[in-house]
Amino acid sequence: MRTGTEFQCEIETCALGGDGIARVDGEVVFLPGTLPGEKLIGRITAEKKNFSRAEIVRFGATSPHRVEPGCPYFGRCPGCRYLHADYAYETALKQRQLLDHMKAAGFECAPEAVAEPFAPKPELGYRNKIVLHTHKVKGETFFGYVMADNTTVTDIANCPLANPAINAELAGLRGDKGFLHSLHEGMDVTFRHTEHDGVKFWRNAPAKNLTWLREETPAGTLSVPCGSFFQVNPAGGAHLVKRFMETVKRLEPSRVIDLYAGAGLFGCAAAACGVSDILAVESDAAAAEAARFNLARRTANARVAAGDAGDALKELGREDAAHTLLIVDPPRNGLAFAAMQALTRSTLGQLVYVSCNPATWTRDAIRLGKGGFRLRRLELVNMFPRTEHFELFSEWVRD
Ligand SMILES: C[S@@+](CC[C@H](N)C(=O)[O-])C[C@H]1O[C@@H](n2cnc3c(N)ncnc32)[C@H](O)[C@@H]1O
Repeated sequence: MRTGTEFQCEIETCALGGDGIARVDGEVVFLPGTLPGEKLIGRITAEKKNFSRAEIVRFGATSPHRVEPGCPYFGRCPGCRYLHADYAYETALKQRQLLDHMKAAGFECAPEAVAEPFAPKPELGYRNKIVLHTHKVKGETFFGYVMADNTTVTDIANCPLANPAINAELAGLRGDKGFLHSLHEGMDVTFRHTEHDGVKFWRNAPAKNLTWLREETPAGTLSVPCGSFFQVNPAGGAHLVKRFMETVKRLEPSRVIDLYAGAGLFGCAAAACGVSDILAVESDAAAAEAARFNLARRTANARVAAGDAGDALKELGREDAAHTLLIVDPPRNGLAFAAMQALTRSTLGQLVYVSCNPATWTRDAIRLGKGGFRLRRLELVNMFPRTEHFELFSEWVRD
């Protein structure tokens, strides 16, 4: 269909990413801001080879799950994709997307392996970290998020996802002439919040003398460098830790290997369950140093390698396999091919794979299946409510 064409449709489903999908004269059309079952008039905004994009002209019938977005930036800001749906429905949509994606990719597992999704609360005000960007246009300073057009920076007075203490700090800074004057073109300002430390913020990179933050977790208090990774949703992160502790208690491993360890969150969870022999591998030197500190306070038998998780996997000898539980929590690109090869060639038989990307997780799941691993349990954790993203906690065994 040509750009500008108006059409009538009913939304069939909601794709990964949050756009509604309709079929018009056999053609797939993506409509942001719509929900399954909604009837509407749309207008084509972009034509692609196999699909089109469209915008809403007007609704005929709306979903009973539709709610007021409650944010003036919704639709323009790429962060939130589900502020127009109730939270329980958003979580159910994400579970459907996951299962559809697994099926389309050809990954099969026993239906009883798929658990009910977990929706941490609160669904707003949960983010302990936000990054705002500075853009100067004709002497005017814009300080906020980069919008969906990837060009405009819109002033953000209040982000509904951010911890309220971050929003309060931001409101104060907006009235501070000295702070506003210090913002240069292209400058990023990061805000982080912990219950222990309150709000800290820094321009571009954290200052070297900024002390480690203290994060409260079900595995106890952890020290985390300001610039290093930590779970952004405390309730969601706590759920992952509790799940991992349950797994450790059930399997009773004598050794836990925590790859992509950050500041040692899962290694510390294993230590809290009584495991003393722990190896953690992390490529960010500052996070690895914190993991060393956090683990040393819990067990005398922990080793932390500041390096590549794939290299660590290659070094695992056969003697490491028995009674060892491996946990991997890679970034969005999932396990590197070499790391996956080393894992499937190893004799390791117990694996927890935590992922923030269903696409790379599914790709890796297929490879794990070919390598003799069976999915024992898969749980979607709606770690990033109102956005397109979610987390997966999966447990694997070799029979
Ligand atoms: C999703 S985070 C998980 C961190 C930790 N498990 C947690 O929950 O706090 C992924 C971590 O992997 C680290 N990382 C990225 N690539 C890596 C690699 N090739 N080898 C080891 N660590 C890596 C990142 O620095 C980051 O700390």
